[in-house]
Amino acid sequence: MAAYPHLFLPLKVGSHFLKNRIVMAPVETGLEKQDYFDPRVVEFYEERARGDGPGLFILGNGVVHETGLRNLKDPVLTAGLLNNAVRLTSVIHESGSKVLLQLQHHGAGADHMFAVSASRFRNRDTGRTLHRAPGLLVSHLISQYSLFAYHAILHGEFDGVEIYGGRLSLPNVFSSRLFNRRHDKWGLQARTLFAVELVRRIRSFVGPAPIISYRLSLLDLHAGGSEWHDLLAFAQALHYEGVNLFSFDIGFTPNSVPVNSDLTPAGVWVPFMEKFSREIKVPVIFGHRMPGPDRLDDILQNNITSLVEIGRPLIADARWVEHVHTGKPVRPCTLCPHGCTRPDRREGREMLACIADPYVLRRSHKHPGGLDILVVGGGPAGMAAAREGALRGHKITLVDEGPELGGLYRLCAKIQGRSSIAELLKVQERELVELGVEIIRNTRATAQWIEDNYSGSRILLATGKESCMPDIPGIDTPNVLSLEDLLQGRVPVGHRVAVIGSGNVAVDVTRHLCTHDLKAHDEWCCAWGIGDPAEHIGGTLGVIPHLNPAPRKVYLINETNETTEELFAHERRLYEVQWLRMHGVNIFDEANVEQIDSHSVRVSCEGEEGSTILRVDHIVVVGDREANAELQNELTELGIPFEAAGSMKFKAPFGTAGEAALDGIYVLQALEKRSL
Ligand SMILES: Cc1cc2nc3c(=O)[nH]c(=O)nc-3n(C[C@H](O)[C@H](O)[C@H](O)COP(=O)(O)O)c2cc1C
Ligand code: SF4
Repeated sequence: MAAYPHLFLPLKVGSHFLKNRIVMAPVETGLEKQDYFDPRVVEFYEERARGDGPGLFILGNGVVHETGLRNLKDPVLTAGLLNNAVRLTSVIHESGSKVLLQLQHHGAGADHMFAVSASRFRNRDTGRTLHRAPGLLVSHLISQYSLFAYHAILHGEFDGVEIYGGRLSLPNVFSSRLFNRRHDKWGLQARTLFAVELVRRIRSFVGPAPIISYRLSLLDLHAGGSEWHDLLAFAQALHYEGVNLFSFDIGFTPNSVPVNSDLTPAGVWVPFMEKFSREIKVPVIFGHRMPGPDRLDDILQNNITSLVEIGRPLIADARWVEHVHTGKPVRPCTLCPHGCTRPDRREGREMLACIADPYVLRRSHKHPGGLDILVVGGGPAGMAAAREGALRGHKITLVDEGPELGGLYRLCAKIQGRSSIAELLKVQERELVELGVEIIRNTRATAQWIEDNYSGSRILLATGKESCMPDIPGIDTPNVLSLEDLLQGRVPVGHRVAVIGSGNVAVDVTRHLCTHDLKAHDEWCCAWGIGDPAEHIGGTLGVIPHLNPAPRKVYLINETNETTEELFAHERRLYEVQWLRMHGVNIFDEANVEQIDSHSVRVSCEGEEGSTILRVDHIVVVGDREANAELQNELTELGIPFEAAGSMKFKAPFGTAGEAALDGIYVLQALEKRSL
């Protein structure tokens, strides 16, 4: 019997047959800014659609009006733009899949001077005060939605549209009692009128056949958010007006609860969604941090949902559906906080980039190949350069001093919640072998070794960075550990630990040191104050009951002049800091470490008198790193030309693995050009 039979059953939605139960979630690529249907976007979807692809695609972020742009540099849909959509919709249709265009108005999430909301209010995340949308504009916006739905279906050949109604979007704020304080017809007496009218108008424009999906805010995750009965009545009204598919978003803002992060157990939202689908007899799409294919198949078999939506896993592995269907290993998404979900890239300033597939959206140009290239260092940059070189037909040798590839990135797999990194490296290493890359392990390349064995080869160095200790009195004390010491488990770490460092890596390490099993669903929901799905759906935040104590007492000493909260507010990952506090971590911000002794650290903080002595068993320093430049210097001395790639070139102590990998690819291409 085929693997996962329920995932691959067809389904009828409205008048359309979907070939399987898998939906590719809307993911804006960042290229929309230049051309919504850029050839690279077409290629991105073609790669995912061909053969065994998802039965349904939803294309993200089709903004219907200037007031609804997230920022003013992004494009607004136009009729002309939608005529060009046929390039994209036809490649999806050729593979037998269907495609919807998501119609968006970012509403109170928009960050520019023309942004509007249901009522005037200040968005604390963006600091922006939103104008109240005048009645005439509200009617105009409804016309714009309907017009673009019509164009998308008639000229762009989409099979339907999805109205985005999540996370502070205009339909979301209009339907919310927190944000809609209007006294006109769109106001308090009929908060849902905006969305209902929108659906009614679109259905009347496009006729009965196309799919109209509505992305509901299932849980607002905010005190005063929609209650369960509000949501049901709203969904029923939308269905009555012509919605024939529902999908979900969760939370007003990504700041307070880790909706999709690795802190969120896979499948945690399913019980909330199940409660919804038991009441509403319309096909529903469940997404967000979904579990693996085994559980997905069970969820479908038990009629908990009609369709499952996959986002990041389909970015990480374009052939995710085929690999699941044929039982081949999937290239996993590692849920990295610094990849595709980075706020700067989500705001359209950068193209989609992914550590699992660093070259996503940047497809290789054809190249005759033929070079002999030695890549030194098997971290993300070296592996990506080797893969790219082999794909372009070069003979690649990759040498690494360790028994396994991955460098510091492999060590990160030991951090709580990051174990999928090891899985990813395994898949990537197998890909290198399949591409014919010769891998030499346990060999520290010296300039002499290179001259003796690879004198005719082009050399690409990706030797990364290593820890270096800051200049603090007592730093030589034996109980001071580097990141490598900690993650390689060189020393059993005691019960009281101070972490010196700031930013993501320091927070990750701190979290790792107070690892706590958050897998149990109830405990998780309780921890974040979300409430019991059986009771109600509107969550109340801020009530955070005491959790089991963390296995050790951890102090985080942040030596920068920004507080940890400020650093993470920019990242929109305040929940990470909240998580640390929930686990009893004491954070010292704007701190200065004055002295380290064998069992204590003396810390003083900006603006505070005196210093604090922390009794600790170990001190972990994650602050400074410097390029591993020994080989670089030797090669320079011998006059052997080379190109350096990856984190060894980065100014910041830590780059992201994705940035390093991308740099590896760019340097490989530069080296190739110079060799022509
Ligand atoms: C790069 C990126 C872009 C996204 N763009 C959109 C979008 O335009 N519209 C939308 O409704 N959701 C968007 N999302 C959210 C996804 O549709 C999906 O809900 C989320 O990634 C969680 O699903 P996953 O755990 O399967 O990735 C985006 C997510 C990512 C990672
Ligand atoms: S960038 Fe990271 S989170 Fe995004 S798809 Fe790739 S591996 Fe997953």
